Amino acid sequence: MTKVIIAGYQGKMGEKAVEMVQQHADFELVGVYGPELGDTPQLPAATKVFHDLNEINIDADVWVDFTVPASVYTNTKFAITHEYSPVIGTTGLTDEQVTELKQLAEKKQLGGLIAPNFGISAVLLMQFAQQAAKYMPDVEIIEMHHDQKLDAPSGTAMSTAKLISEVRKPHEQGNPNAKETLDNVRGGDYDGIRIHAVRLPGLVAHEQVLFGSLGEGLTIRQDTFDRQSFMSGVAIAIEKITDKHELLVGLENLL
Ligand SMILES: NC(=O)C1=CN([C@@H]2O[C@H](COP(=O)(O)OP(=O)(O)OC[C@H]3O[C@@H](n4cnc5c(N)ncnc54)[C@H](OP(=O)(O)O)[C@@H]3O)[C@@H](O)[C@H]2O)C=CC1
Ligand SMILES: O=C(O)C1=N[C@H](C(=O)O)C[C@H](O)C1
Repeated sequence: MTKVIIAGYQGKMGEKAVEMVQQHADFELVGVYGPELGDTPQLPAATKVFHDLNEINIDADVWVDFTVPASVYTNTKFAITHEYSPVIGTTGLTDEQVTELKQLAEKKQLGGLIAPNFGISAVLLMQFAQQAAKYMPDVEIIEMHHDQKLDAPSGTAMSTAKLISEVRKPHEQGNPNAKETLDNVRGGDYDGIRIHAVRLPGLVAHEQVLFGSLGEGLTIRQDTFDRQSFMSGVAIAIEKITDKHELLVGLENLL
């Protein structure tokens, strides 16, 4: 039985994770962590509820985190220090923070996963986009999310841009003399790749990667219509992560 703590249990993703862990025959929900205020989902009687990070002292194997960008670094460091294998869905970790957390996990020989996206459609989109960028280096990313999202660009869009930039030859894109007559209208710039973030009610999570070439184009798109779609990825991570001895980035490492 894998003992699981869920941080952010009252949130949109946290609630789904609480449900999934309770329904899974091999998982036990031993603890949840989140702010004092907020709706509490139905929890097993044996599940301990924590509102203060420093009070968490229970025996557990895995720490699942769907909180907020402002808390994810502290939470992940806490999990590793206490030898809970982190399964981190929360976005917003900087490259420097990831490097530091990887070193900490290595010292402890602890398995862990940071996954910008637990959905298979997004994992495939990132892989296809990386493949396409080898042959079509002119590319822009449009990510579209619900209007309550705290961070922009999305973790998935940043991860897509990083994967593309790993394989794309040094490349100048667009007209070097172009001028913006409205601030930021061309979007954010990651290594020459433009990223555009759309926030609208009614959306869940969606991404398009657009490639252009002489006389042809390619659009790769994924749509998350329901947050339930992330849960099979979270379950795979909980199942497999305690057999690992390093902090991995990307669900594809466990598939
Ligand atoms: N990797 C993936 O596949 C996915 C990742 N995400 C990411 O997961 C994160 C959560 O998303 P979502 O569930 O939609 O967001 P929500 O805002 O619905 O949930 C976040 C929850 O965390 C709580 N919280 C705030 N601060 C803390 C803290 N210090 N410690 C513990 N809990 C805290 C919030 O409480 P309060 O509201 O009171 O502040 C809220 O209940 C985001 O970063 C999002 O980008 C989302 C979907 C998929
Ligand atoms: O906030 C969200 O909703 C999502 N966040 C992740 C991200 O920033 O990429 C994953 C998915 O896009 C949903």
